[in-house]
Amino acid sequence: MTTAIPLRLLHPGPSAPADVPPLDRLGRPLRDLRLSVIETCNFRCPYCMPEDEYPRDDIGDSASRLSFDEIERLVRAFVPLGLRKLRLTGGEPLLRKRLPQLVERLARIDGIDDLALTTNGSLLARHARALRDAGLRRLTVSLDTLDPARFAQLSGGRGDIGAVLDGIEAAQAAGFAAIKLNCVVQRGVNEDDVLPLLERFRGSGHIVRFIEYMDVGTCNGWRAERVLPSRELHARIHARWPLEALQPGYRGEVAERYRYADGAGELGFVSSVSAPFCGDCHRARVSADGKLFTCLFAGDGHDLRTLLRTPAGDDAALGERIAGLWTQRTDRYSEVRQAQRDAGITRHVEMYAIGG
Ligand SMILES: Nc1nc2c(ncn2[C@@H]2O[C@H](COP(=O)(O)OP(=O)(O)OP(=O)(O)O)[C@@H](O)[C@H]2O)c(=O)[nH]1
Ligand SMILES: C[S@@+](CC[C@H](N)C(=O)[O-])C[C@H]1O[C@@H](n2cnc3c(N)ncnc32)[C@H](O)[C@@H]1O
Ligand code: SF4
Ligand code: SF4
Repeated sequence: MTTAIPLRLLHPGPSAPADVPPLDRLGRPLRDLRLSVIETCNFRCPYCMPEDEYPRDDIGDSASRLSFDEIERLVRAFVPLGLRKLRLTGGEPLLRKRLPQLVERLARIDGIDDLALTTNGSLLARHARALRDAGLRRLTVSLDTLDPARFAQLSGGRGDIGAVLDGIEAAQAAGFAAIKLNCVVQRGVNEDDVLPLLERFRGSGHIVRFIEYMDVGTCNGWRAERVLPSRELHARIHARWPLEALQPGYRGEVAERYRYADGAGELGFVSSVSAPFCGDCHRARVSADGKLFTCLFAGDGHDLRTLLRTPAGDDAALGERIAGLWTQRTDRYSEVRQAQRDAGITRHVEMYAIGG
């Protein structure tokens, strides 16, 4: 275990001592890294990677991806900067070959208190045990509906709900508890899947979370009318099963937590459109090809791979580069969404490239 990170009110600036974790320009520390291990996916969810934009399967280039050595080195360089929480994502992370070997290496890194993975669940039945044995402790599975036809539609004609449910069961059997089940809700698309999803998982110990549909990337055809605000969804659920608010598990938690008043467990809402949480955003993202993104809606990433592949590039230089980029960070897209859209600023990294 590591000691707590000193929280400072002002960002340290370029002359700050190297052992003080950096704060960005809005005073936010770097606590959480979402690392994409692969940019390809076996689904084509219309809100992320629409089939008509990505009809081919071979969009990836494995030579451009960071190797396991490079990923481990990168994560180790983040730890002295304050990183405590690491989430592996994609594309679909379970498409990355030998992923359990990477998990094993990352799980050993001193300072990482929380190692999690987000998956579409389609390949989970095959990999859950090996991931668990490798040291993965937390799992999030994306699940937008239980209806087979709608599931097929929402995965771009590629997914099978049965495989995902089998994956969740296999994960549970392998020892994963309190699996998070993330559902992106779109008005007029899957809003009537919300109650059946809750019905199915109430009392299971797993935690269903409803995510507001976001204008990520450049090609999902986002429309504000499709967003179903969490407060409206909360009211619908509360009318069926009364809910009680829970305290956040930690500062800057993405989801607002609730429990069923009847004791059937927990659920959550991620209200990134109707109630942005940029003020406490401690999240950095790295794409599979080693670019650092300081926001889910950033237009450009910052290359770290060159440094990782330059023989002279040492770990101190890597840490300095990341710290330098973090101290310049001013991102708060969700708080300024409308102004940005009105100004025609719509160039955002694609969600499948940095994983949510
Ligand atoms: N706008 C915005 N949305 C985010 C951000 N982080 C997560 N989300 C959205 O919230 C969803 C759920 O995020 P998760 O990665 O499951 O959340 P988490 O806080 O890491 O999960 P736990 O640690 O398990 O609570 C993502 O798929 C995104 O859609 C963020 O920094 N900004
Ligand atoms: C990009 S995926 C990557 C990991 C994996 N392929 C999966 O689907 O779980 C991570 C998360 O982003 C969410 N996501 C993708 N597009 C989104 C959007 N437009 N709005 C909100 N969440 C979105 C997905 O539902 C998923 O839970
Ligand atoms: S990366 Fe995840 S959300 Fe995006 S298309 Fe693939 S499964 Fe769907
Ligand atoms: S919009 Fe950007 S700054 Fe705001 S919470 Fe999301 S990732 Fe963080």
